[in-house]
This record gives sequence, C-alpha cells and structure tokens, in this order.
Amino acid sequence: MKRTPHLLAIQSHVVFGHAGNSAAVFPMQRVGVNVWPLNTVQFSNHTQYGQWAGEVLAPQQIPALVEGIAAIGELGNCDAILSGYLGSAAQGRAILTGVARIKATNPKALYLCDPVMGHPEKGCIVPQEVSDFLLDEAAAMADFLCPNQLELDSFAGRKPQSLFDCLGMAKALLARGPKAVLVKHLDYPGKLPDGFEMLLVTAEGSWHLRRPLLAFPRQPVGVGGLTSGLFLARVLLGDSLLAAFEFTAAAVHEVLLETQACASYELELVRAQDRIAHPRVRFEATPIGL
Ligand SMILES: Nc1ncnc2c1ncn2[C@@H]1O[C@H](COP(=O)(O)OP(=O)(O)O)[C@@H](O)[C@H]1O
Ligand SMILES: Cc1ncc(COP(=O)(O)O)c(C=O)c1O
Ligand SMILES: [Mg+2]
Repeated sequence: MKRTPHLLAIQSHVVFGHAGNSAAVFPMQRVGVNVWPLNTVQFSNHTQYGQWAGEVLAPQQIPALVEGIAAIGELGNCDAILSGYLGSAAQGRAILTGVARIKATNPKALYLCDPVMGHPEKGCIVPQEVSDFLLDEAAAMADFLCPNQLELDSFAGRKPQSLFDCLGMAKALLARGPKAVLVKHLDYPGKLPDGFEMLLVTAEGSWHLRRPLLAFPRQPVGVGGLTSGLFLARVLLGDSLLAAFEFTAAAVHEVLLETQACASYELELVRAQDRIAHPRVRFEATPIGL
C-alpha cells in the first residue's frame, strides 16, 4: 500500500471562517495528505474584516514544536513544509531554522513558501518586516514559491508590461533557488477582463492557465492558502508539477463556484469537499515561452 504523505503546514489559523491553515488544512486532508498544522497566529477571523482578536505565536515556539516532534522520533516522516501568513519576521526566521532541521533529517523534504505580503487596499495586513524577510531570506530556501502578482512585483521591484514580462519576472525567481514558481494570480496590461490567469514556471518549462473569472460582491479570502496547499499536497501524492498545477486550478475553481452559489463571503470548503477531491471541471495549461 502506498504511504500517506505527511506535511507540516505553518500559517495562520482563524477561529471563524477560512484563511491560511483554516483554508488549507481540510482540503489537503481531503485529497489524502496527513497534515501537521502549526498555527503562526490564532485570530478570531481574517484581517480583511478590518478588526480581529487574538495573538501571534511566540517565535521560539516554532523550533520548540519541531523539536517536540523530533523527540518522539517522527520528524523524519515529514515530507514537506508549507509556510504562509506570518505574524512577524522572527517567526519567519524560526521557520527557516525548522526547515533546515527537517531537511537535515529528511533531505527529500520539500519546502513551499507562499510569500503572503499583504494588500493594504484589500485590507490584508502584514507587517513590512515580514515582506522584507520573504524577499531577502525565505525565497532562497524555498523549493516552491507561490506569489500572487503583487508579491511577484515586490520580488522583481517593478510592475509587468505584459504576460511575457510576468513570465520573465517569474523565471528570474528560479535563479534565486526555487525549483518552481507558481504565480497564483496574474495581472498585467492587456489581460482579458473575463479570465483568471496563473503561471507555472520550472526549469523544464513554463505553462499558462486561464479559468473563468467569477463575480463576487466581496472577493473571498483564503484562496491563496488553498491554492498553495493543494498544489503541494498533489505533488506529494505523486503528481507532476504540471498535473498538480492543473488539478489545483480545477479544485479551487470548484470551491469558488460553490461559494458563489451559496452567496457566501467565506469559502464553502465543507460543502465543496467532494468537488475538491474530484473536480468536475478541467483546465488545460498551455506551454508558454520567451
Ligand atoms: N475564478 C475566480 N474568479 C473570481 N475571483 C477569483 C477567482 N479565483 C480567485 N479569485 C479571487 O482572486 C483574488 C486573488 O487574490 P490575490 O491577492 O491575487 O491572491 P491571494 O489569494 O494569494 O491573496 C482573491 O480575492 C480570490 O478570492
Ligand atoms: C489571518 C490571515 N491569514 C491569511 C491571509 C491570506 O489569505 P489568502 O490565502 O487569500 O492569501 C489573510 C488575508 O487577509 C489573513 O487575514
Ligand atoms: Mg495571498
């Protein structure tokens, strides 16, 4: 029997609703991965409500929890680490220490960094020191990097002029160390208004994917964490990077369709669970080159 992969997921938890781990853990479990959630913050709700209660985890807790897992002899079973929303740069550095510790135990373990940098206009609040940490330190250690357009712009230090420019910016990130860059959401001059577009860039090739843009009165939150989590889960389950990319686009689209049908602001993950595991839609990524 094939072994069930294990994934350490280090990102935010919200008591109500879905963002960070609260958007990613259940879908990753639903597709067949054992998830070890380590919550960087516990907030009452995501920050785009404009107010929240709760606390940021003390950074020293991250290596302490990793050591606790090592002490019971289980750290070598960790196949991958995912990091997303961080409460502080010190937490980020503690995660990189944890990644190094896990890779020393299991050199095959993969590290996916979702460089959540915040979006002040949308109300996604992340301290500036976290963005600086992601740009200067985390990208170099990541096997997979999953920026959205804003985050890709921050890495490149400029805005794109075209789709090919986005491709160039994502390819430039490969030189910093990652094996693959998944751009979760593209935005560039000339983009068709009725599509939601993504890019996958690897040393072997690059692919562009378009799915329909759905209308929401208020954009749902947590889609980034859902996207990076499902992508890593499918890679661990044995998909090629391209197959994991296409699966992720389809499963995320299914969740958004369910959410739209329910007229819900929060992602309808529980209702969409069978559609996550077995998406009915399929989007084919097309090769793209410079
Ligand atoms: N097919 C779609 N139609 C409409 N909105 C979408 C679709 N897919 C994703 N979204 C929304 O697009 C936005 C993507 O946000 P962005 O900041 O680029 O990424 P992230 O989710 O990482 O923060 C989110 O608000 C998400 O809810
Ligand atoms: C607590 C928390 N975690 C994570 C996120 C990131 O969400 P997404 O997955 O949409 O990037 C947000 C965005 O506001 C947030 O408030
Ligand atoms: Mg995001």
